[in-house]
Amino acid sequence: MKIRHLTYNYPKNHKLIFDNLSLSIVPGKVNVLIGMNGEGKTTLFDIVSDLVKTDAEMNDRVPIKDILYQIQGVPILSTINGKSLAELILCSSGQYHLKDITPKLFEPLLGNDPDSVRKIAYLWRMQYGKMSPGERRWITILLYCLINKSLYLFDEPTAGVDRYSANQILRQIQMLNKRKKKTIFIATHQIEDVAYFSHFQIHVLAHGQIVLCEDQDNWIKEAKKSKLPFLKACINDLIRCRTE
Ligand SMILES: Nc1ncnc2c1ncn2[C@@H]1O[C@H](COP(=O)(O)OP(=O)(O)OP(=O)(O)O)[C@@H](O)[C@H]1O
Repeated sequence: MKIRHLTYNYPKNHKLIFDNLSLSIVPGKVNVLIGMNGEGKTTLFDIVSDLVKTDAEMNDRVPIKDILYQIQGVPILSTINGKSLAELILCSSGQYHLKDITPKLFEPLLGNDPDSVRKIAYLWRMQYGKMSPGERRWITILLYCLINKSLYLFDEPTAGVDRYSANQILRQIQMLNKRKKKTIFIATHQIEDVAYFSHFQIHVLAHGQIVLCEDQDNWIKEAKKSKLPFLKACINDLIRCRTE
């Protein structure tokens, strides 16, 4: 999917979010979007998923019915339990029947890891409103990964999730890409997340444009040439993570 000449500000907000931005989401790859708070990552996802309309040029557009969009902070009735959440997400996709919705669905995702099996059994009964924010995100994203679509938009899927559980989420995303050949577009502030993917394309959003678009082999080298303090901080963090 390619976007060209994207210029956008929200109605009644004069801040120019995108200024003649161009973006190519590489098909069949993990596309990672990074940028500072307020640069427009969520807005870009809203545009890709057609929630926000613009007059930008869009080619090879993925139909909305083929997109799974994990939105941050979806309002869910706080009294429904994990089982009902699974029924809501999976049955409303049209790809599952009520009788299919059991904790066994998670076995291919989590294997026999006893901590994860226990956690699923616990969350199955627990009310959504009483789950911790990290637990909510973990179970919700694992459920999304069970749905078959062609393009997956993940908006900070590991935010607030402990490292072990975050890696389980990233493993599912990697499997969607590697085994099922799905296209992934993921925004993250946890730069160490990229280490989980074997092949990826980094898109850096700054000042209304994609200022760097490189693959896993070249992005660090190119980012080091950048004068953007944000990008320098990302690289330093990544190097620190690797040496620790
Ligand atoms: N509905 C809205 N109306 C007006 N301005 C908005 C609206 N939604 C977002 N904005 C503004 O647009 C800018 C981009 O917001 P967006 O949420 O896309 O950023 P982001 O890069 O996803 O940020 P973060 O990293 O904090 O999640 C922000 O400055 C925000 O204040």
